[in-house]
Parts: sequence; structure tokens; C-alpha cells
Amino acid sequence: MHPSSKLLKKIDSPADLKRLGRSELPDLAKEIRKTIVDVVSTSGGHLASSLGAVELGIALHYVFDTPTDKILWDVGHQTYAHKLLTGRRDRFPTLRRHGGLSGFTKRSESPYDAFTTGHSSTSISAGLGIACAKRLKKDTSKVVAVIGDGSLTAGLAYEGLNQTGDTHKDKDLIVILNDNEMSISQNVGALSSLLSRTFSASRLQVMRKEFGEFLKSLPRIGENMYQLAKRSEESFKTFVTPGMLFEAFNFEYFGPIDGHNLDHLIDILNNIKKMDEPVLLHVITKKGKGYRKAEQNPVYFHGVGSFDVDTGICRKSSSTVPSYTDIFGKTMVDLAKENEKVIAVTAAMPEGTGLVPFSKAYPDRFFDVGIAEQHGVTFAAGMASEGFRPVVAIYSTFLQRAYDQIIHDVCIENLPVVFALDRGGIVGEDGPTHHGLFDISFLRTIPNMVVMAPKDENELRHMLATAVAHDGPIALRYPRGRGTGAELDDAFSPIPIGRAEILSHGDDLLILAVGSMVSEAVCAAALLAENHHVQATVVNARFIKPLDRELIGAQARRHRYVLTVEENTVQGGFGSAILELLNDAGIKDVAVRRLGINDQFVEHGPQDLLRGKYQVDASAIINAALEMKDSPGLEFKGASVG
Ligand SMILES: Cc1ncc(C[n+]2csc(CCOP(=O)(O)OP(=O)(O)O)c2C)c(N)n1
Ligand SMILES: CC(=O)[C@@H](O)[C@H](O)COP(=O)(O)O
Ligand SMILES: [Mg+2]
Repeated sequence: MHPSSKLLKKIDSPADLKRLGRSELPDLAKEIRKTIVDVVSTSGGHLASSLGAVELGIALHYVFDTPTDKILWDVGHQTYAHKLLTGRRDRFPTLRRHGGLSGFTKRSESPYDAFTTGHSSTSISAGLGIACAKRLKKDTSKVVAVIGDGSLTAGLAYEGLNQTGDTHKDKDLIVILNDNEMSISQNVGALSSLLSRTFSASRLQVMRKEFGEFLKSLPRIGENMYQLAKRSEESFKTFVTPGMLFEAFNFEYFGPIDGHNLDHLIDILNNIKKMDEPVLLHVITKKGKGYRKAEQNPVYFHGVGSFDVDTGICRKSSSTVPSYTDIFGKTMVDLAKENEKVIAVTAAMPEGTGLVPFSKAYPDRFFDVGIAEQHGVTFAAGMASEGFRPVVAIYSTFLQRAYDQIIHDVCIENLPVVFALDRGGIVGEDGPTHHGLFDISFLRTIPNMVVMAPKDENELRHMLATAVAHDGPIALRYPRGRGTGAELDDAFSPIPIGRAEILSHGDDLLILAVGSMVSEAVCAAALLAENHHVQATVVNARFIKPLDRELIGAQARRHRYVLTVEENTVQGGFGSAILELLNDAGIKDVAVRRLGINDQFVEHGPQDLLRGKYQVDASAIINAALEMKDSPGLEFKGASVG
């Protein structure tokens, strides 16, 4: 904590905050910002969003009686001030570390975290659910949902607004729109331009105040003129502010006001708190507020690794190995050059998915749909139905939101949509809401879908070329982070669909690995041979669907022991597909062990630590092989019978 945090160190709960005078709050905001910058510069995190929500956090906990009154923070990535004010100041340096504070709100972490978040646009729905539950319990405490302008581009948010505004049942929900004109990148969509058409809050306030004073000063007619002007201001406002949109949902709309002006915030929240109907307060904030480097580059400082506070430069690793994301982005540009039908779709994450180079090279063939994964998939299906080759680049975890669209709009019609799933596997510090640990299971069950995973960044290129050439739905999933350092072939050579490859031969054990686990399997096989005289055959399955039934069946018949490895849930994953194959092929006399995440959510922490803990790395493969070797009645005896 910053040594000069005289005020913050006195705050162990919002009750302590309430003891401060309003005049002390700006200094508290400064201390909170310093603490956030200090900690995030060391541990990484969502800096810009949290810096922009400092006054909001202070004002909300100053006005409302939390945790009885509930505050829900959409996405939850902007909650570092909220955490510092709600009894987590001393633990704040553990932010995003294994066993430390989550980078998002998490119900099990604090009673002040009203809802567990990480995926966007859930706060209004969850907030309304809580508000309706409170009403049934005759509990008159308040519910506030804080949602960003980016998160308001998701359809889910409107589903929540729509029900809230339904007048059949009284609903008492406060929605605060935290409008900084940014998603991760510049915000997109019609709503964003409507929101950004507002006058700058300060100018509007000054105009309104001066004009009102003038009218009231007019002798005799002043008050009437003031009331007339006020009414006309309402109609004026509806043209320049998005009030009309929210009022269409039966919300009382207030704003836009300056979301960094604590006095304004506290005054208006005190008024709004007394209302018992749906209210939307529109606040204007600056993403990165208070740290110039982040104000100047909120995209870079949206999610940042450790950095030097003075220069704002991230402490990069010395490795020169490109990330899977970089290779994907470069390959997309290469493919688009060869094939004018290739288009790219992202759901508000051009940087994270590596599509910025594509967006610059082919702006007409690049589509950022906003945080709207469901829409993005169906939008891509529409384009595919017209002969294009859409590549939908979405993190594995965020694609979960569009499961029906994949089935209903893409696979039933067998449309050629490519799903490029970045962050497939354990992602690290973002934790359970962000690990991509289900895509192999939820995709392989869909008819017409092809599912593959490259062993390295070179195979990613060939797989992407394969995908774009494939005349039907196809998905490739690859991990967060750097590749293996594999050499990149100059030319693409599309891989025959359903074709695996044997990487090494050994009679004792058959290791079937997919994606990021192939390099782990190769490493494990070498160590098993060198240190334990266990000879393993390693197969890079490449395809989870369709499996290479011929090659895998033949190899399974030649081995007594089979180990499958995947960075995915074991339930319904690659290992399950292998069990199904063996069963269908009548291959019975093999002992199969499936390595993967075993029916649990994975907490946040460093990728490698979590891979070790959850048995998806080379040492886990070695241990599993040795356990099989030493298990009673099972011994490795060279070439297996049969
Ligand atoms: C369903 C889903 N898609 C994508 C993301 C990735 N994501 C995290 S924050 C963010 C932008 C949110 O913008 P906004 O709500 O305006 O918050 P700000 O960062 O501007 O404070 C995105 C796209 C996500 N968390 N959830
Ligand atoms: C909050 C959110 O959902 C995104 O910012 C996410 O944290 C990005 O993840 P990467 O850091 O893997 O791009
Ligand atoms: Mg925003």
C-alpha cells in the first residue's frame, strides 16, 4: 500500500468510509489510485478500467448500506477500488496471485461481492433477480448494477433492461452506466455513437446552472420561465442524450454526469436511492483516470502485465517465441491475401485475438460485432450462406455463450464457418470464469462440426489453412501464450481432415495427446525412456473430431496401456472420444487412463502452476505412466499381445 495512504489505511469497511467528510474523499481517491497503480504494476491486472471506477466505488459505498444494499459490477474487472474499500486493503497485494484475491468479484471472497463475475453483461439480469428476490422477502434494501458502455453492447443486457422495465411487477433496480466510450478497444455500434453524442457532462452542467440562475433572476416571470425551460430542457436532452433509449425501457434516466465528481455523484445517488422504480444513471468516466500512461493508452492498459510505473513499459519476458495469437493474426492476413472470401469476426477483442493486422490490411473484411458472441456467430453464418469464409475469432470461454447459434445457425445448415478459439485450456490469472476448459467437450458432440487442436504454432498455420478450405463448420483451439518455438514452414499444407500423426514409437505405452499436450507428451516420453526404461508411442491426434480411427485403432491394438492427455475437462473430452472409439472398435484388452481437468473449476494462478496442479503437464504424464507400469497385474512387457 502506498506509504502516504493516511486515509485508506483507516478503512476496513464502508462504515469507516462513511466516517470521512466529503472533503476528504478526493484525497482518498488519490490514495486508492496510487495503491492500484503500485500493485498492478507488480502483479498485472485490469488497470485502466479500475482507475476509471474509483470515484464510483467510493460514492456507492459512501451512499449505500453495503453489503445489505447490493452492488453488482459488470465483468468485475473494474473493482479494485471496491475491493480496497471493503476490507481487502491488506490482501490487495495478493491480487490475481494463486490463493490471493480474484481479479473479478467473487461471492466466496467477500460479502460485498454480490455476484461472481468475469463474463460481461450479466449485472442487470442478476441484479434484477436479486431485486425481485428481495421484494418477495419484503426486504427494501437496494440493488445497484454498474455496467460499462462496452458491456451494454451485449444482448443479454437488453434482456435484463426489458424485464426490469416491464411494468407488471414493481421493480426497484438502479443501473449505473459507466460510459468511458471504450470497450477493450474503442467501443462500437449504434449505441456507442448514441452515447458519445452526449454533451460533455461538465459543459452541460455549467450551461444548465448558469442559464437556470439567469432565468430565475428575471423579475416576476423568472420562476415560470425556469419551469418552461426545464421542460424544454427535458425534450432537448432526449435529443442529445440517450435518455430516450432507456426511458423506452421505463427507466427514469439521469445524466450524463461527471463520474469523477464525487459531490455530484453522492448528491444524485442520495436522491436516486429514495426512488423505488427502475432508474438509470449515466456517468461519464475516463478509462485509466489518474495514471497518464493509461489515460493516453487505455487499450494497452486494459489488461496489462507488470510494468514500470515511470515509463509505462511492460516488463516483457526475454523469449522471442511468438504467441499463438500472433501467429494466428499473421496467418489470417496471409490467407486473406490468397482468398478474398476470407473474412474475420471478433466480439470486441481485436487485440486479444490478434486480428489488428487483419483489420488494418482488410478493413472491409473485418467485423467487430461488439461484446455480442451470439450475434457474431449468427452474423458469420449469414455471411457464410452467401459464399464467404468467416473466421470467428473468440476466446474459448466466451464462445460458450453462443452454443445454440453454433448448432442452430451454423451446423444444422453445415455452413463453412471457422471457429478460431484462442485461450483454449488454462489461461492463468483470470481464473475459473476465463479458463477455456470445455470447448472440446461442447463442440465434439455437434453433428457436422470438425474439431482440431494444433501441437504447435506451425501446425496452427496449417490447420487454419485447412479450416478455411473446409466446406463446413470447423473449430481449432489453441492455448493462451507463447508457442513451442517450432520452425514455421513457408508454405501452407492443409492437413487431411481426421488425420493424426505418430511422433515416436515404443512398445510399453501409447500416449494419445492433443493440442498443447503434445509437446508435454513428447517431453514425458523422452524422460520415461531415459530415466525409467519405458518406451512410449506418442501420437499427435490433431483432430478430436473426426478421430483418426484407423491409426488410433491400430496403435491401440499394439499396446496394453493407453494414456490420453488433453487441456480440457475430462468429462466428454478427447479421452472420452478415445474410449468411445475403442469400445466401438471392440478393442477391449487395453487399460486406459485419461489425463485432463477432472470435473472441477480451476482457480486463478500462473498457467504452469495450475497445469502442474491439475495434472496436465509432462510430469503428470510420467507419473501416470509409472503408476500404470507399477499397478498390480499390469506390467509393461514389450510388444503387447494381440
Ligand atoms: C462475454 C464476454 N465477452 C468478452 C469479454 C472480454 N471483455 C472484458 S472487459 C471487456 C470490455 C468491457 O467494456 P466496458 O463494459 O465498457 O468496461 P470498461 O473496460 O470500459 O470499464 C471485454 C470485451 C468478457 N469479459 N465477457
Ligand atoms: C476482463 C476480460 O474478460 C478480458 O480483459 C480478459 O481478461 C482478457 O484476457 P487476456 O488477458 O487473455 O487477453
Ligand atoms: Mg467502457
